[in-house]
Amino acid sequence: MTPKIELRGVSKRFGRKVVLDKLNLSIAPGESLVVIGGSGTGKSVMLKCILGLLQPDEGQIFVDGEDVTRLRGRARAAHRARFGMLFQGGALFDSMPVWRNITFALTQGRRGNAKLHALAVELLQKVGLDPAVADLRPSELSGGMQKRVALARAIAAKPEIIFFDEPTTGLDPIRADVINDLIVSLVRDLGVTALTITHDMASARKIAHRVAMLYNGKIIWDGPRDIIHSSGNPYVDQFVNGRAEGPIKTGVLNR
Ligand SMILES: Nc1ncnc2c1ncn2[C@@H]1O[C@H](COP(=O)(O)OP(=O)(O)OP(=O)(O)O)[C@@H](O)[C@H]1O
Repeated sequence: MTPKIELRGVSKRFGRKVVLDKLNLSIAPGESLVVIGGSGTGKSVMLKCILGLLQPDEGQIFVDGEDVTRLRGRARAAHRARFGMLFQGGALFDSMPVWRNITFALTQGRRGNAKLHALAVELLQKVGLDPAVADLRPSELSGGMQKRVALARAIAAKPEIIFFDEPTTGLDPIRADVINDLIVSLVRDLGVTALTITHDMASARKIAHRVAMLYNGKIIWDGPRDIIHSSGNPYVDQFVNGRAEGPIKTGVLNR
């Protein structure tokens, strides 16, 4: 089967710092992959390379078998439109109400404001927020609520692939689980392919089919989520159990 997303030998440096080092990764259609790894190991850089926001120095990236590594202009815009993104921090516009933030990318269509407002309310309910939130400004919301609004925006255009960059960070455990359930249902019911970066192992266990660990610019282990706690890999073991002692040194984490 052609992978939905495939990275072959992708490298990315900033100055002399090698962030991704001939990285290989493949995600099947309809699969939910969680990528784990220490802070600063290049997880966000990897997402940005797939989206075409950063250009790899070496290697190739394929989506549905098509080489998307060096797209330009309209082809690149069309490529990006296939992805929904939930970035860390949310990046909502405070100059507009929540409903407009959620439907911002859809406003090129011919739908009127009433329809867009109704769609925003429906999406807010999916992410566990009250319809009244639609008419507030992002600055009037808590950090966790802002995150859920950003998630509603990420799914508004019904993308085939969604990237979640730390979707549960900053949420209490119950609200985090609302987001976990939503990711599970996007994958199971809508056939979305999901790539999630998280440090939240409870979330990884719930949402992932497969977990991959990024370390020193490479995927050093990947396997089904059920064996993450018995991987036999000392790096994975240290990470998932949150131990200070082990082969991963803090200096390396922050390289
Ligand atoms: N545009 C850039 N210019 C220079 N260096 C960058 C740039 N983007 C990322 N980096 C560096 O690349 C490394 C990896 O960053 P990245 O944001 O991908 O880490 P991460 O694994 O997502 O970390 P975290 O878990 O803390 O979010 C970091 O050392 C960062 O400083």
